[in-house]
Amino acid sequence: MAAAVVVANGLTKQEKRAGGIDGPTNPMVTPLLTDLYQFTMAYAYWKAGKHNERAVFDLYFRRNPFGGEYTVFAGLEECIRLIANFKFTEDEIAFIQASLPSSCEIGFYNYLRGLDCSDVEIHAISEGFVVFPKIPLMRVEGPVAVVQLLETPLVNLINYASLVATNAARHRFVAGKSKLLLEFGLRRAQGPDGGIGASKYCYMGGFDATSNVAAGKLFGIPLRGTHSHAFISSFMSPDEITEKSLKRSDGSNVCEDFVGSVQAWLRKLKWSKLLGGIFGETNQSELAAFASYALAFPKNFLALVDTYDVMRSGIPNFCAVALALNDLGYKAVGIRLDSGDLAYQSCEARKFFQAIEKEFKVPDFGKTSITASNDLNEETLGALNKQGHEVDAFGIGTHLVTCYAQPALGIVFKLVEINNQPRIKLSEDVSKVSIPCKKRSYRLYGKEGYPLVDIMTGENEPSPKVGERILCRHPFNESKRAYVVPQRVEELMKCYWPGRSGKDREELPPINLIRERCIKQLEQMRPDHMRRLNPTPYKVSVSAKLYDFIHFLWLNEAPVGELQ
Ligand SMILES: Nc1ncnc2c1ncn2[C@@H]1O[C@H](COP(=O)(O)OP(=O)(O)OP(=O)(O)O)[C@@H](O)[C@H]1O
Ligand SMILES: O=P(O)(O)OC[C@H]1O[C@H](OP(=O)(O)OP(=O)(O)O)[C@H](O)[C@@H]1O
Ligand SMILES: O=C(O)c1cccnc1
Ligand SMILES: [Mg+2]
Repeated sequence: MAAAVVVANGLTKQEKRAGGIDGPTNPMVTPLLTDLYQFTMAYAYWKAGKHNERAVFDLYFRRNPFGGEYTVFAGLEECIRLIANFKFTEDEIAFIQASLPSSCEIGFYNYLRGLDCSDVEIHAISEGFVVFPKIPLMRVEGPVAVVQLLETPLVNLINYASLVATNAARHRFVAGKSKLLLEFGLRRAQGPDGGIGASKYCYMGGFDATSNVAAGKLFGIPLRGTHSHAFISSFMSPDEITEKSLKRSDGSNVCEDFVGSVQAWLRKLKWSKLLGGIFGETNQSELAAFASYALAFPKNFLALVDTYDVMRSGIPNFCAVALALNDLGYKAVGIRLDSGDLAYQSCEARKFFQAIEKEFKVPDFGKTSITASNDLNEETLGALNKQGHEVDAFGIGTHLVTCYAQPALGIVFKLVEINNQPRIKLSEDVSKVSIPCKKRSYRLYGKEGYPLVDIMTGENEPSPKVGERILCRHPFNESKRAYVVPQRVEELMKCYWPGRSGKDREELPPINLIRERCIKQLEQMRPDHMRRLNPTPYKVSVSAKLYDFIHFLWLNEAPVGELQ
């Protein structure tokens, strides 16, 4: 391999071009991660001498996912990482050459060899923002052939990221602010990238932690986890625990037979006035597993209690171990329920913990944490809320990460201008007509502090002003319009990749800041847009001038039919 060419400041040419931005997290994200037709079009543009014509594309979606009325925008940083490091290797060029017809001229491959995104300009809404249909999430401007090559990877990087971040935000909305939400989806995700992406973007959308260790390392997401049924059923009896001693939490002395102490507590529980009668003989292999786990993690003892029987075995066994730990100055974390009626069992478990707090005077034992998992989704979380439950934390996998309720967001990338000429794409289906022109978009806030409407204007129109009445029009429906006097005006798109424009580049914030931004954004929405059942659509509009222009262009481009 050729040595990297070092230029000023000790940076390689590639690093300088990338502006210090690392490459995509997934090494599979290369300039080849695109559809073949992007290369055939790039060749045809080049052959026609059109490849450097300046094009503007908008990236947007047409409908909010999951029957909702909002979407969380995610995936921007990975797009910028791709753009910043976009460069073909010789190997990649050779593969493209082998894949295109042999009649394609060699000059095209020399053109690809020199290609990067230094002449591409990207404006985008900030990652973590709440966004709505039709409003451009990204505006990509540059030589038409290059921007065309970017279509597929950009859409790919935004589609699932925004979908799963929205799914996470929706689960958070139902679960409520106070619950701990853990993403447990790696084993069920659509392959390794699905798993890594799910962990990253569920955290962004408001989850608290993930079980995915690789995602923890890559993005600094908090890691959490319990143990599985295999650990419980791997034990046969307490006799197999040979190392039974446990130091007190303050290190002052050692309990030589922790397992004996657990068994003594279990007898006390069985004969206690409050708890007597709830259970008889508990499962001893489960007790062995719990005691063993506590010996390994005395400060983080959490037990999966549903392997044999939650109320007759798991909970009493857990409590015996937790009380033995308590004697040594440790506080058990809690339990996990992974089957059965989670509402009922969590309430029963809570009663049991509270009875112990009362009977044995163990402060806060009643508050022992209860985690629930097992095929949870928005519906089951909603049902649990309705019934009343005592769950403190939810572990959610399959439905969350696979986006079971809706598998794709339907992001599109449409040409809106070329060589300063606005372009429109017509469709029989009005919702598929594209909104032409290089545009700006703004969020207008009302008196109560809620966003009222998003409005798109032409690039050179004056921006809406606080306190000044502006007409907001539905882009396609003539009769739908409203005057708005905004109390705050927020321009939505910022420059994230300036190309040669000389503009300042917006910083890419760390994931925890994007997560905070996202939570804040979701909280500032009017509640009727957020509710699960029949939410109110958020208004998306265009200025009067843009409305007139869209319809002028529409009429110009639409052929007049002939009736015979
Ligand atoms: N109180 C509840 N109200 C509504 N849904 C619940 C409630 N408790 C649990 N669920 C959901 O009911 C479903 C129960 O699934 P299922 O019957 O397959 O599990 P299970 O038999 O309890 O456990 P296992 O995974 O061991 O088979 C899960 O999706 C779970 O999230
Ligand atoms: O149910 P999910 O939302 O996907 O959450 C993750 C699941 O993965 C684990 O077990 P696994 O499903 O592998 O086995 P189990 O069903 O027998 O518990 C865990 O116990 C959860 O049930
Ligand atoms: O840590 C857990 O409890 C866990 C992790 C992944 C899947 N299910 C559960
Ligand atoms: Mg399961």
